[in-house]
Amino acid sequence: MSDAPHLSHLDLSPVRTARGTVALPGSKSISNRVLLLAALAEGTTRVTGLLDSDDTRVMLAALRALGVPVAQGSDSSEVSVTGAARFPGSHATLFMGNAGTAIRPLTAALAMMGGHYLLSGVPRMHERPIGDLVDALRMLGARVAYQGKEGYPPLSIGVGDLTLKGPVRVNGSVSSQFLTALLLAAPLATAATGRDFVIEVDGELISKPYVEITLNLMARFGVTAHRDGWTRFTVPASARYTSPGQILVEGDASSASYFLALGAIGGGPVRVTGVGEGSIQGDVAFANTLAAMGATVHTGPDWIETTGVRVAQGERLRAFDSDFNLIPDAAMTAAVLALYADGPCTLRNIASWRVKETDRIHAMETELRKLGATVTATHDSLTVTPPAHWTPAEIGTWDDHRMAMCFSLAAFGGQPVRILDPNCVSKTFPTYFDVYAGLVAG
Ligand SMILES: O=C(O)C1=C[C@@H](OP(=O)(O)O)[C@@H](O)[C@H](O)C1
Ligand SMILES: C=C(OP(=O)(O)O)C(=O)O
Repeated sequence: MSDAPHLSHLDLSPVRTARGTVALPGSKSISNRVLLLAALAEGTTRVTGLLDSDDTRVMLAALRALGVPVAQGSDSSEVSVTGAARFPGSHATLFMGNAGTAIRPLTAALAMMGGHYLLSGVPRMHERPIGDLVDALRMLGARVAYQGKEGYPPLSIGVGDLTLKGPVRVNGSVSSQFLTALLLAAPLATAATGRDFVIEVDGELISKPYVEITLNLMARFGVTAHRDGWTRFTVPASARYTSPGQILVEGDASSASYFLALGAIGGGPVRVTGVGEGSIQGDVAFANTLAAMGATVHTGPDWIETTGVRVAQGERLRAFDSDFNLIPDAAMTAAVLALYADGPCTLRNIASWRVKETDRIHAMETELRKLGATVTATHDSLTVTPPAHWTPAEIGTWDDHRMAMCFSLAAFGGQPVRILDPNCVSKTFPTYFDVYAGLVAG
């Protein structure tokens, strides 16, 4: 989907230092939530700082196909969305690419509205689970059917009858996006039933900070969900979204992780702008991981900066053994940084990696070994022992933007690194390798 010319591979020469400042692209998680909220809110919302990448393009295209007025601003980071409690279109066939933040919330919103919709994606999307969300929507009275394999997209949606009086239950242990989807769509349920919409979470909820993003943004559009810890959420019967008029999307904290890591291994300083002290994204906590590994981190209102060691001169980061459930995306960056640690590093509680863009535990294990690391994996963890001798490697990216981005950090190992299919970064960060090249030096 990217506009960039297709490259079969990108050769990264060994590099020794990293320094500079990066203006981050907008947060994927915030961009797609804000677009949907704006489309469901009375009034026009001017969105600035929007991410322009595959994941937001599929969301924008879907909203347009549903008849939502979306006007492009002066550049691709700005749009104006005119919302209403229902989408104008009652029939649509929607292609969702591989964007979890698009297909899951839209499925919930469309199922609660009722209409005739078909949602599909790339082949990998048809292997990513959605059954827990569909079960919850069916419990509510929505009509959702599988067009292929039970539990997975593609899905068709019909006109249901939202009659449930009690709470909807949803499993939170596979993806937090199912709970997020129900929360974002909740005012449609309250409008249909005239009752409070209560969601109860089964299982141990993963990736909790993403649900915090959801609640925060709902509140910006005028809807407060009451909560009882992480197990019960109530959206009041009166809930209706209203536009805040204008909303600025923060820089992407997951994308920031690669640059902050560069500062930690290439001397630095490397500064990212667009996220800082007041960020609503959980992945800013990756800075704490870097600090624990020995980097120095400074944070301002709108920036984070790292300075660190020089691994190309033989200096080492401190090894870690940590639970990464709260920051599953930035955790991939930590897995590659483990190559430069002073001992084995273990990432725990990352089972969700297996059902993301690829099976990330398997992909990470396979590619880190090519560089000379010793790697062991379990169903929900990964242990990386740094290479005694680095080997030049051709890194497969498994159609996973984060595999491509985090393996750029391997160019500090003293050997050339070839990144296959580098354009897969277009899912969230089409210009990633240009920005990377502007920071590093041999
Ligand atoms: O809600 C979100 O914006 C996201 C939630 C996380 O997924 P899981 O809840 O499936 O871990 C994360 O990995 C994904 O990139 C974005
Ligand atoms: C898991 C990811 O994406 P998605 O929003 O498609 O789940 C990701 O960006 O790392």
